[in-house]
Amino acid sequence: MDHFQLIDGALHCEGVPLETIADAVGTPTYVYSAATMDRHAAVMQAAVAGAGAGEPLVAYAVKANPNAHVLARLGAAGLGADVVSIGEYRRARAAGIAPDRIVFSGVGKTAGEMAEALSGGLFQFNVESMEEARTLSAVAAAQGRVAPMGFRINPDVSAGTHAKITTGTADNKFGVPAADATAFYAEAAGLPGLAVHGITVHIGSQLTSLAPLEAAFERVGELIAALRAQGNDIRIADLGGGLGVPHGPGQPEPPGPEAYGEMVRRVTAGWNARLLFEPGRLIVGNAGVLLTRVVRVKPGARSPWLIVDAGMNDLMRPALYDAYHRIEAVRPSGMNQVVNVVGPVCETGDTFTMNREMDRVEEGDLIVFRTAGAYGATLSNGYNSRPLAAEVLVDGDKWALIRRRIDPDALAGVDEVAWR
Ligand SMILES: Cc1ncc(COP(=O)(O)O)c(C=O)c1O
Ligand SMILES: N[C@@H](CCCC[NH3+])C(=O)O
Repeated sequence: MDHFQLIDGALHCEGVPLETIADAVGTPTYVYSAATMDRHAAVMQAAVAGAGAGEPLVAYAVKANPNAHVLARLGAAGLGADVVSIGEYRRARAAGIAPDRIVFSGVGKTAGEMAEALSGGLFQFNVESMEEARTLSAVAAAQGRVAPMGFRINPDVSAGTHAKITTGTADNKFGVPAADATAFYAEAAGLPGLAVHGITVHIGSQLTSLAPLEAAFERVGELIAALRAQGNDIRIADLGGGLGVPHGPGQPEPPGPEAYGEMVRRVTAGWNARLLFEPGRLIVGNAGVLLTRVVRVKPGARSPWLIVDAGMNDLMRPALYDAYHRIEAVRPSGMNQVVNVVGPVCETGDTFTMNREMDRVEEGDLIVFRTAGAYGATLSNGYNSRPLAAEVLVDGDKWALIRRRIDPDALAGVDEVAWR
């Protein structure tokens, strides 16, 4: 079910014409469909329901889209939160997500971040090195608390995705090598202030095949057996996120959440562990578009340049990962054209696509980049002293501004410089 549809010749998000939003708040603006988010949250929870021991916890990866109102919506839809900084932890709490539904991941948690999350409460820390476990032990002991934790295992499995979003090979910074796991668990079990009951894995993002995930989960299953055999009481397996989303015709079609859930059930059948999941993109990717206006059309050597008012600072994915985003006119003319779509930023990399056949549009027309709800606004920045794009949430035939356009002056520096 696509909640971005043409109605009477104009692209709508649910019941709201995108033209209405552009007229009211300007462009570029991220527009999210609440119905799509609700649906994806429900589909993911249903896909893994009943798997493992006890109810699975689907902890939404906040980094994908940390807007406060998006988080509140997803929390209300039953999701917990996977956070990677104290900023994300605070936002998840402020959005009403209960502490026992929050996992804290990330390769560089500071002692200060650990201390605040531990005293505020959380489900567990996903610890990425023995050094981090020692610091967590010291933080917990100083508070007289016990920190629940699991190690993130690096299974050395290639995820078959873009190198810059691959996280589970020996050459990546993430997790502890599987070969070190038994020694690290044995040491951690002996440290004060740690309750070591978890194990976790996350091998990358936008995966379009289940095979690498299955290989990683098999590795986790083997380790659970080995760790229990040496006396570690493993009760929780966090299988991370990473399932890819469809980007449209001609792009790799990832398996759906149902197929993922079936694979998980099969692989984890004998584990007797509570399962956690950390989907990000799956929940919000196709719930959002970036709405932008054509500033100018300029002749080019092979194809004309369609210069739009969104730049790489607003949507970095094409520049960072050569990512493909479907581009559609908000009011399609019925004719096509081959164009290069670029932003106004002074970087050659500020190129969304080259020589793409798409709806024919002209100066002043609105277009959207699809599948921009994940890793869109959250990765944006103020390069070229550009504002941060506004964000709008649509719910049925109503819409609301959920983040104001942020003025470049807000990022400019202090008003009065005080030399010391
Ligand atoms: C530890 C961890 N969990 C979950 C995610 C979410 O990934 P995705 O948005 O691909 O589901 C990420 C990002 O890749 C991550 O690093
Ligand atoms: N930012 C990446 C995904 C990173 C996943 C982070 N763990 C993307 O847009 O594809």
